[in-house]
Amino acid sequence: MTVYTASCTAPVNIATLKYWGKRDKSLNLPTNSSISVTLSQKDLRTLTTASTSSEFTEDKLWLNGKLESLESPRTKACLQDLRKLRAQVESSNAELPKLSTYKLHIVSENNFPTAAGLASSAAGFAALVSSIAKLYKLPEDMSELSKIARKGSGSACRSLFGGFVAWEMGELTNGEDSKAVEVAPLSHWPTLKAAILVVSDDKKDTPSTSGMQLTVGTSDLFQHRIKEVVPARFEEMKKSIIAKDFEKFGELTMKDSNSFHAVCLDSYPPIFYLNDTSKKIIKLIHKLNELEGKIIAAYTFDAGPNAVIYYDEVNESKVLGLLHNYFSKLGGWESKDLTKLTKVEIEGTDDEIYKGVSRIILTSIGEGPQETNEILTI
Ligand SMILES: Nc1ncnc2c1ncn2[C@@H]1O[C@H](COP(=O)(O)OP(=O)(O)OP(=O)(O)O)[C@@H](O)[C@H]1O
Ligand SMILES: C[C@@](O)(CCOP(=O)(O)OP(=O)(O)O)CC(=O)O
Repeated sequence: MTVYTASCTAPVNIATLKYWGKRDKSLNLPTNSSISVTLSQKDLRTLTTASTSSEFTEDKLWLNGKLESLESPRTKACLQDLRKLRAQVESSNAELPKLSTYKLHIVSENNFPTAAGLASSAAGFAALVSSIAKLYKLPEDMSELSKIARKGSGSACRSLFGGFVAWEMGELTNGEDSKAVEVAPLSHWPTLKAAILVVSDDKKDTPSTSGMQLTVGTSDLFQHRIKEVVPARFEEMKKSIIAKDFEKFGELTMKDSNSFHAVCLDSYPPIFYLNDTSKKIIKLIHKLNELEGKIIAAYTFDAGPNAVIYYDEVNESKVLGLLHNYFSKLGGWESKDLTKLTKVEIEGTDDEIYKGVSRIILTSIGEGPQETNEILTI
């Protein structure tokens, strides 16, 4: 039997201007535009192999070795759109095999915890769409493919690009203008780094989708956020990225994380994603910036207590010097030359803060999806 196969890896992205709120739940159309940084696939990535054959009898997905249901309307929507694009390619060349009519087998592995607020759905759907697009030999228009990934999970659309990415919310009801675009490639600011403090890798408390629906339906503050705060911040943040102005970029990033968690708290009943350890980390970063007299590190938190701290390589000795001082007992420091760090002490910090964190992932800005010869089999 002939089996056609393609594999791709895709990255995680962590928003610096948060997507929170949907105007259309089934198409994942957001109430505001957002911006993110794509992280390096050396540390966090999804690898997906897509295969198809006229003899496969069912669409199937194996995630981390386990057969998963493909019944979710989100995954179905992605497969349907990809098949439609393949059918267009086939209609212009009668010699091509009719892959659009065959069933698919998809095997995928995340090298980090699934559904723990580490954006597994983003890397997961970006890898699913990229690998099937390769298999189907679709035109490489990443913004076009981002609209398909968006239907899988909103934030996934941003994982189709490397570097700095914007998701333009769009206006149309069919979502055709709600897509990801590149703000700047990795090469524009390759010295941007990220330290992830994994506060918890449990499955999260309130899933993003239901959390968003609750916020949209009950928070008054949310209206102010989407009408006034985010539109202005979207333009300012893009400018700060183009100018490689870390101080501005960092300030906007921290403010937007706080604004997102504020609308969560303003939901009724309230949603709490930050825990005491998250709050201690927030204070630590503000105190570091105060000590330095300028912003050299910026925190951001998604729908969970894990902290992502962005900084520029020029300040690595101080930022990691601070983190190593308080979190040296955790795994994750192996890649760093510790003699290059400057010990930074913040008065009044709980010496046992490390007990609330399970590990640290030291990573950096990275590339978008990549085709690979690595093949996953079941
Ligand atoms: N490699 C993958 N391939 C296909 N689907 C995946 C993959 N990885 C994760 N998913 C889907 O994403 C779901 C997890 O998404 P969820 O939004 O709950 O968590 P998260 O992405 O880690 O958190 P967040 O997006 O809020 O940061 C999984 O249950 C699965 O359906
Ligand atoms: C807080 C966030 O991480 C929310 C991400 O939400 P998802 O993209 O996971 O939600 P769905 O569209 O329902 O799948 C902010 C962000 O990534 O912009």
